[in-house]
Amino acid sequence: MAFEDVHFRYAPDLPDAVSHVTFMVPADSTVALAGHSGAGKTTCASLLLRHWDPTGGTVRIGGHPLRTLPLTRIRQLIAAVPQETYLFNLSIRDNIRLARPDATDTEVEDAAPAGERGTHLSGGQRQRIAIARALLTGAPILVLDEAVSSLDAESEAEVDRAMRTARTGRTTLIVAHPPSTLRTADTVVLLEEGRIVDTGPHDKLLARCPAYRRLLNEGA
Ligand SMILES: Nc1ncnc2c1ncn2[C@@H]1O[C@H](COP(=O)(O)OP(=O)(O)OP(=O)(O)O)[C@@H](O)[C@H]1O
Repeated sequence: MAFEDVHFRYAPDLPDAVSHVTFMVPADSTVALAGHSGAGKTTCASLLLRHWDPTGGTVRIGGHPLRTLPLTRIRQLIAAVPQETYLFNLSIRDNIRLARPDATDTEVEDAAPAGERGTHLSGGQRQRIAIARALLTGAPILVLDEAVSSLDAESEAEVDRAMRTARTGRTTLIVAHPPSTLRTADTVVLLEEGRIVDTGPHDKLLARCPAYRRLLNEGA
């Protein structure tokens, strides 16, 4: 999956929300988008999901420009884990099964990170249901919009575990709110005001990029 000199503005009279954005996510690897609020992370994820088409440049999946793929095909290829998970007044099993109504019980259980019961679910449990839904679709590409709401350490560890399992064998783009997932990504793309400031593994950016260090210090 690749972004090639992508530009996007939400309206003709607004400035570019992202500009000159170029990066690639090799198959089975994880790229995390980092940056302050408003830097353009969510916009990039939305362009990948084809909620909008770029104003300029090209987003590709498997070499194909996104705009040449039918939306139904894009939905088969990409599963999104949103920040907010909408749950229906159904069992956890049926809430997960909404992602693919013909799934067997075994498939639902395989996708489910754990089998808690109860109607009052914590933020972490809701996120794990969202991850299970994404897994059940069988899509090879994941877009994870990391939840901003703070979780206790135990829930965060469980969500991290579920995310890591989900990412195994999949190509993943994370909208990262620092710092937890940035360390686990293969590559971090640091955005500022819609432009890429630097791209590289977390450790390398930490060593060479003052803007990245500032972002992490603020998030700590
Ligand atoms: N629907 C919209 N209409 C107009 N402008 C928008 C819209 N969504 C985002 N923007 C603008 O686009 C720019 C990039 O926003 P974006 O949401 O991609 O940032 P972000 O890095 O995801 O921020 P956050 O961490 O707060 O989610 C910002 O200037 C924002 O105000």
